[in-house]
Amino acid sequence: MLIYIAGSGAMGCRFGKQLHEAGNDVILLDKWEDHIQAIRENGLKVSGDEEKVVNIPIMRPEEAKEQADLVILFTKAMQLPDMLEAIQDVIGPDTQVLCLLNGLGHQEVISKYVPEKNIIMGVTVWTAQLQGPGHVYLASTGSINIQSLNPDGQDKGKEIADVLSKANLNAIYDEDVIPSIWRKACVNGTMNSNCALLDCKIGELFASEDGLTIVHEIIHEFVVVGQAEGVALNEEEITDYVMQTSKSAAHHYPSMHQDLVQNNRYTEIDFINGAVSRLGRNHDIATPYCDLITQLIHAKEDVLIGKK
Ligand SMILES: NC(=O)C1=CN([C@@H]2O[C@H](COP(=O)(O)OP(=O)(O)OC[C@H]3O[C@@H](n4cnc5c(N)ncnc54)[C@H](OP(=O)(O)O)[C@@H]3O)[C@@H](O)[C@H]2O)C=CC1
Ligand SMILES: CC(C)(CO)C(=O)C(=O)O
Repeated sequence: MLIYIAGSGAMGCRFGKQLHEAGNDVILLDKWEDHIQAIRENGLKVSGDEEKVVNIPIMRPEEAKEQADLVILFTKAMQLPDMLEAIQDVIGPDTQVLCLLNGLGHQEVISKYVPEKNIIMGVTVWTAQLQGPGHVYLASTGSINIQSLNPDGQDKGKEIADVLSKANLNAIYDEDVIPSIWRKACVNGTMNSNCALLDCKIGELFASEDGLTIVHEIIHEFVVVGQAEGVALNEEEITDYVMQTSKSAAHHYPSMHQDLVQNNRYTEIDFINGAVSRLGRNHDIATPYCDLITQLIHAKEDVLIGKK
């Protein structure tokens, strides 16, 4: 199967490596010149659970020309439209396009470039971290839930789940993936933004009484807005999931902390808390916590990165 990984940062490298090792023709796509050069010259360096070098092709998105069987989207959310624009040549009438980005609202963006029957939405709890250009750190295990957006795509969606599982990525075909996407967005909406603002680890946020109050208010806003969008969300179940995740990830700085505080990079806030604020406005639902947190993250982007 010819698979392009559209956005080959940390997660793209993980998925690309595992699918390549399972015997697929995998091509990584990315715009970061130093990363492309490092992988071309030295291969993809992997550390963590295993130490190895994997020789895997990589190119700039606009250099990809052959129509793919599968494209896996793994950009940061704000890079998604540019990536989809750049890879139009590889998206043929039967190319399946799988989105595993964190956050909300990506299906509307993808629908502008891909027929709905070929769009597969998903969510993953695999993790990965770039150590530098051409070097990815991969540890522990994970899983993926995916579902075709349109019932006509269901057989293809199940085939793709099978391809991912053969690469040990533990994919299941989920008959209702949208609540799982919201649940993960809620984990990110409580932990990522607050830890980036407070410059703390997840365990430190949850050990603070006021921190915990903010977490519960955010969960409530996600649930009420999600329900207004027609997504079946249960506040108690989501709260349990967030609390459990906060325990298993207590010693971690979330990825938004790594992006903004550690590396001074723009964040996905508009697709997490910012998305809930936007959708809340459409339904006349007040979302004061998500509104303020989104503004504070943008202000911190201004302070640390400079005026956009
Ligand atoms: N990392 C994780 O553990 C998880 C991430 N996700 C989600 O997956 C998606 C992709 O995330 P992830 O793989 O972590 O993203 P990364 O930050 O590792 O990479 C995303 C893109 O950013 C650019 N980039 C990254 N680092 C640099 C750098 N130092 N200098 C210049 N450019 C750089 C590259 O794109 P370009 O050069 O084109 O700008 C790259 O394709 C996101 O939606 C994320 O929320 C989901 C689950 C877990
Ligand atoms: C660690 C975790 C689960 C918490 O937000 C995460 O998803 C991230 O860092 O992006």
